[in-house]
Amino acid sequence: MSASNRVSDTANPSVDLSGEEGWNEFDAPSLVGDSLRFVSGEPDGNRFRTRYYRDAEQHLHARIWFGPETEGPPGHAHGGSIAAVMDEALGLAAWAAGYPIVVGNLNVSFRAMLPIKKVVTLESQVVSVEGRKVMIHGKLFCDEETVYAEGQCLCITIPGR
Ligand SMILES: CCCCCCCC(=O)SCCNC(=O)CCNC(=O)[C@H](O)C(C)(C)COP(=O)(O)OP(=O)(O)OC[C@H]1O[C@@H](n2cnc3c(N)ncnc32)[C@H](O)[C@@H]1OP(=O)(O)O
Repeated sequence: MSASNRVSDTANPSVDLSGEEGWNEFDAPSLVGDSLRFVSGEPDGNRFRTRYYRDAEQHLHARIWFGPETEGPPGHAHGGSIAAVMDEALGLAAWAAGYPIVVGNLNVSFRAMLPIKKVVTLESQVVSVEGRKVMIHGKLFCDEETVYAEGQCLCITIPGR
């Protein structure tokens, strides 16, 4: 990477993470504590910037900016960065639905290359609950035609929580 690229990468752009009408901002740290630092820990940084919301049906959504430090293929997000977002957001969706969990299994399908320095939307849904197993599905997209990734996340409730 050239020095001039590095300068532009570390500039601190303002990013619009505002939600849609009818979404209410969701205060993740007040539910799960301040440990969500890997993805959400640097709200003004150059890796991820995230803001969580819930809709009227209490489904968890997020606006997520994939910054220059998430780069994998040139100009596009690293698959691991997308998986990290899925892990945090889909796990958080289970917590937000009232299930104290850890993620036991996560499948991510990468459907289209995700350009960096772009705000995308994540939506999630609790699709089933069987005993301790809570299945959450989610997708990352920017519009109906452009889905970047889909995730299926098996969460396991933590006994005694
Ligand atoms: C903080 C809020 C946001 C959270 C976002 C971040 C989410 C995370 O990244 S969590 C960190 C990553 N995950 C981990 O580190 C988890 C590591 N794994 C573990 O701790 C354990 O394996 C754990 C807790 C998942 C399951 O262990 P244990 O409590 O002994 O349960 P166990 O009896 O084996 O399984 C319970 C049930 O889940 C099923 N199960 C457990 N793991 C899996 C798996 N990987 N795949 C499929 N099924 C599984 C079992 O088959 C069993 O099913 P059934 O009840 O039908 O027999």
